[in-house]
Amino acid sequence: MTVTKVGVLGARGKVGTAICDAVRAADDMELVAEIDQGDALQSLVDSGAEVVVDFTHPDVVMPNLEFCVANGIHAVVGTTGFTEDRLDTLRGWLEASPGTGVLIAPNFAIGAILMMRFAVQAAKYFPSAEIIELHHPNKADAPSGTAHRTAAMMGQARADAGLGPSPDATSTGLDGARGADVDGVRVHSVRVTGLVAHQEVLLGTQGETLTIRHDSLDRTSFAPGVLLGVRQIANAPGLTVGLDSFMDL
Ligand SMILES: NC(=O)C1=CN([C@@H]2O[C@H](COP(=O)(O)OP(=O)(O)OC[C@H]3O[C@@H](n4cnc5c(N)ncnc54)[C@H](OP(=O)(O)O)[C@@H]3O)[C@@H](O)[C@H]2O)C=CC1
Ligand SMILES: O=C(O)C1=N[C@H](C(=O)O)C[C@H](O)C1
Repeated sequence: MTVTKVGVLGARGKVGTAICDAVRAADDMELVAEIDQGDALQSLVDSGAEVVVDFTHPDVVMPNLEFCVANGIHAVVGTTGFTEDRLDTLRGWLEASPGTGVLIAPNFAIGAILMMRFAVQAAKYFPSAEIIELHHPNKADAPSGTAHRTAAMMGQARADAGLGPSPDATSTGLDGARGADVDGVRVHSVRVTGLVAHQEVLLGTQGETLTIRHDSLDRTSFAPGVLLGVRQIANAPGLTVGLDSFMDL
């Protein structure tokens, strides 16, 4: 059996801790580097890491990836905050390092990926569509990466189907009361102590609604998807966005 050498960035964080445990428990992986704030990235090279998993912070993920790609280390990235500009920058780095693969996935939980897929399938049948994402209060970014991607994909499906804006007669209101507009889909971000990661997609048409909800109740929910990404990324040079590319959906 081939054993892949894995390094984890953000190893002492909430998700990084769960990922380190999962890598240690996997027969086909060896955890060779656990790096957190203040540790040198060079130990990824020194330890011979072949794949790096990044669960750090939107402010630091780009320099981390620049280092990995420059050193030919594949990366599986859960950290959020990826704009189109950032993805273009990453594509540029990868062009200079052919053979290196980077997976950016806004959500590694299998149920969340299915929730996104079902929402996109349903989008064209419902004139009204809004998203509520609910997270712990230590989260840096709003809306969540998952909600942003869900809304963008639903917005595209709605446009392809010729749907106009969701019906909404609001003419007065407080700033923010109707959430953020992501490609025509309203996204509402809730931050409450005790929550982990949750999302509801609400769809409505004449006389009926459809609600699609996913709940991550524990951060171990992200581990199987991350391990799938680690197993696949060496065979996927260049940039891959979304774990669904590696799933038989
Ligand atoms: N794609 C997915 O499925 C998921 C994505 N996420 C995303 O992952 C990211 C991390 O989430 P979470 O684990 O909750 O956050 P945490 O704050 O719990 O963990 C982040 C860890 O990274 C450390 N860190 C900060 N800067 C660096 C650096 N330059 N190098 C190495 N480590 C660093 C932090 O240290 P310190 O605290 O000292 O700053 C902390 O230990 C977020 O962007 C979140 O949105 C989360 C869950 C699932
Ligand atoms: O910060 C989190 O916790 C999470 N971040 C990701 C996101 O922004 O979508 C994934 C999941 O929602 C947990």
